Amino acid sequence: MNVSKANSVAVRLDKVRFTYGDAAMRFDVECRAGAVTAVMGPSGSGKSTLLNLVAGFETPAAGRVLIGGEDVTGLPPAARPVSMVFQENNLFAHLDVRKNVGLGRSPSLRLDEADDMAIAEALWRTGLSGKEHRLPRELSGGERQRVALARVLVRNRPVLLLDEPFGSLGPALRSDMLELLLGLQAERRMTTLFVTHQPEDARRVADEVVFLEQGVVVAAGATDSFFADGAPEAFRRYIGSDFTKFARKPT
Ligand SMILES: Nc1ncnc2c1ncn2[C@@H]1O[C@H](COP(=O)(O)OP(=O)(O)OP(=O)(O)O)[C@@H](O)[C@H]1O
Repeated sequence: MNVSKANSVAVRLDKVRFTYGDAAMRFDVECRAGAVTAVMGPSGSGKSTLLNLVAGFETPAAGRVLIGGEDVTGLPPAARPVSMVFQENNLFAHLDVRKNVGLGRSPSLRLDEADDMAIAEALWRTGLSGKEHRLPRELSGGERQRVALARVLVRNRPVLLLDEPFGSLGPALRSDMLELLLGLQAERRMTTLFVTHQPEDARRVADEVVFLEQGVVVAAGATDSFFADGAPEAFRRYIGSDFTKFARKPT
């Protein structure tokens, strides 16, 4: 499944149940096709688990995961139309930038001319031209995340899962990465689930917010409604006294 604006797909967790020891989770939520959904909530509320269920790294005890209306619950991660970027360790340490990106085209790294063109374009798009032959250890943290995003671009899957991808970057770099993400998103319209602890990041890039508490979606809706009067109470509590700082100013 390739991505174009025309074929964005919704992601649905349909009465999904999942348990880790004492942590029982129950997800029943839909993320809109082509939108960025910020997945937020306190530590341990189940944000990474929700993404792992969509990616196929975890399997529900009950319920279904649907992507574009197709039931993918029984499919392994590689067969799902999904790319995922983690906070770190997205790259293979012994492969250079070109090969790390090339894995998005061919897991065996048999790369033809068309693959090389796609890789060069993705590296240009992510500001990495000229760094093709560097190893991950020869890059900054921000550059490593750019390589991971370049791989997302060449994979060209309709769903993008971002698990705090910029969480270890400083504020200026994080801001640059969000800008890059917005640019890529304007082009590709991937259905993006973006785990973040930063309300300002959610405000900036997300169309919608899904808010979790103790393994359950307790609020979901348009981002604007989360930063306005009448915002969901659980979300206000989570943000605490800083809420007014983030809240929408009257126009
Ligand atoms: N591999 C695991 N084995 C057992 N329990 C786990 C495992 N991974 C997560 N858990 C538990 O499942 C619950 C949800 O964890 P999860 O990592 O999804 O939360 P999170 O919202 O992403 O947290 P954080 O913001 O701290 O990353 C927590 O209670 C956690 O302790």
